[in-house]
Amino acid sequence: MSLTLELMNWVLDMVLQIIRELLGKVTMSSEPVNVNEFKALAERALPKMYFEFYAGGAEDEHTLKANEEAYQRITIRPRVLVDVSRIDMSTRMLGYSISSPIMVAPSGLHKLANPEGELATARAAAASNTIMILSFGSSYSVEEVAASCNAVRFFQLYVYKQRHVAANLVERAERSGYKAIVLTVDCPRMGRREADIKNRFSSYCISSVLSGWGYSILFH
Ligand SMILES: Cc1cc2nc3c(=O)[nH]c(=O)nc-3n(C[C@H](O)[C@H](O)[C@H](O)COP(=O)(O)O)c2cc1C
Repeated sequence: MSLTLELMNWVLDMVLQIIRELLGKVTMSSEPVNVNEFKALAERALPKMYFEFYAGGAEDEHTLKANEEAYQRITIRPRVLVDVSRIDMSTRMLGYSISSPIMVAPSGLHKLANPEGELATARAAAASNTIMILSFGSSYSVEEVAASCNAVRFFQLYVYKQRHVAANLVERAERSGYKAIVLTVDCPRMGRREADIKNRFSSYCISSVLSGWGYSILFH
């Protein structure tokens, strides 16, 4: 039983470290202890439009709810009376060693939550000895994130009709030392995200709110 608890605590610590980097200096009345408490803090700290971009899903959010419910169905089988003096969850991903089978999934626009955006996320990934998958919709360019830390980085790509856009990004990622391309194939068009529609959230709106940084991978 203690092995299971040790592992769960270790995983929780890692996830919390990444979220802390993302949220930056949010004033906390008490230290949050789980992901849901970070989410509640984010809701207080962020403009409604930004929070709903991060927390919301498409249409009636059936898939979003199903994702969360899927995690409830996963249990960890305890192995009792085994040696827990050395716990090793490390594994390999495409030949790269990582501390556990947990990586940073691609997600866009981290700078809405914190000025350091993906630079901070990449540093957190490096500190956790895991892989950062930089989103096509990153608020920092592939080069800026590459320069910010030495985490192993993959680059996520949507393949646009204008193939030269994709080709150019792949070349830039390769030049900047990204080790793999993570191809998103389930997004033939953007989801119909009702909260974003109501909030009039769009890249035009975002770049006018945060003028100077741009949706840099797309427009640099
Ligand atoms: C705010 C947000 C932004 C995302 N942006 C991207 C993206 O730019 N590219 C991508 O391939 N997936 C993106 N995703 C999808 C995630 O990588 C992931 O596949 C999805 O959230 C499902 O995993 P989960 O159930 O652990 O959240 C995004 C998800 C969220 C919540």
